[in-house]
Amino acid sequence: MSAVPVANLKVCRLMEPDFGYLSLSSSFSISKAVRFRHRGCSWGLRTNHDDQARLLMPIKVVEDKGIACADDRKDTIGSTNITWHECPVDKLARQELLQQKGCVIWITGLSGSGRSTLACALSRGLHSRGKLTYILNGDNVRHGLNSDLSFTAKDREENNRRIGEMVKLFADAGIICIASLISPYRKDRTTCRALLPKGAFIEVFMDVPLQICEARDPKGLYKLARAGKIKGFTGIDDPYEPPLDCEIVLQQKGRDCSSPHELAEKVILYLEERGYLEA
Ligand SMILES: Nc1ncnc2c1ncn2[C@@H]1O[C@H](COP(=O)(O)OS(=O)(=O)O)[C@@H](OP(=O)(O)O)[C@H]1O
Ligand SMILES: Nc1ncnc2c1ncn2[C@@H]1O[C@H](COP(=O)(O)OP(=O)(O)O)[C@@H](O)[C@H]1O
Repeated sequence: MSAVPVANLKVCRLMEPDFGYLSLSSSFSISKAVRFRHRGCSWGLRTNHDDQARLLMPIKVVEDKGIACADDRKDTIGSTNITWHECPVDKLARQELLQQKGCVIWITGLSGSGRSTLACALSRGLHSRGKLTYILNGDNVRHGLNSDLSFTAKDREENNRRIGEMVKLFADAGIICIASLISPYRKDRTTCRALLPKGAFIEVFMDVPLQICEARDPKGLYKLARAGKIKGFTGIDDPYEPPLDCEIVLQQKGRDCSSPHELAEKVILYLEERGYLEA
């Protein structure tokens, strides 16, 4: 049985929380597909988390003979004949140098829920403990790399995907990367989570009611959205899907309104308890 060369395959990552499956010509052996590696990742049937067999990574492999494949840029790997390069100075070496473990703190929540403020307080708190952090703020990244993206569901997905790839690199660098973006769709957050090693994606939900966010309205965007001057504003006429099972929930309801410093300390305690603040 002859195997199809990797260069002749298209690999698509499916967005549905579906079981992975392979669509191959009859001459292709599945064992070859499961061993297939690309860009340092195993592509093929594998578990979503390294040591858990509960969910198969949603993937599809098809022979590249014009067979229909998800047609937009996010799903298709365009590069072929490329090789992944390793370096002996690896993640462990970098973590040893920094005396911390690379990870991602992914802060999700409505506009005005305090994501950016928390990100900043966290960065300050960790910095003062000698820990290296870097903030990726959705608003900021949209000024540069993601300036071509709008706020349609598809563009938000692409915005999240690109930031997911970036945080993965930062975590691999050994940095505690703080991502602060609305990231309104569960499936997009799940996709980013799947890029990181188990435990290294720490989802923090800013559980703040819309009324509080709207009353804060520091940029006047809710007012514009209510007036119909911004269309598709999250929480007004666009959806926000709260996490169902995230690592940390920070509630600000009624009297339960902690300061940004107090909220940041909760997250830092979480990192401390799980060994992220040591190599
Ligand atoms: N339609 C619409 N909906 C939501 N937000 C909007 C919109 N238009 C502009 N903005 C501004 O964009 C900031 C959110 O960008 P994100 O990259 O975090 O959003 S997303 O994750 O792609 O949904 C958001 O920043 P924050 O207010 O800090 O949340 C807004 O300033
Ligand atoms: N823990 C908090 N308690 C009270 N006000 C807060 C808190 N965190 C943030 N704020 C205020 O809420 C507003 C929105 O915060 P911001 O961090 O810009 O939200 P987001 O990044 O989610 O849009 C700001 O005016 C900020 O000062």
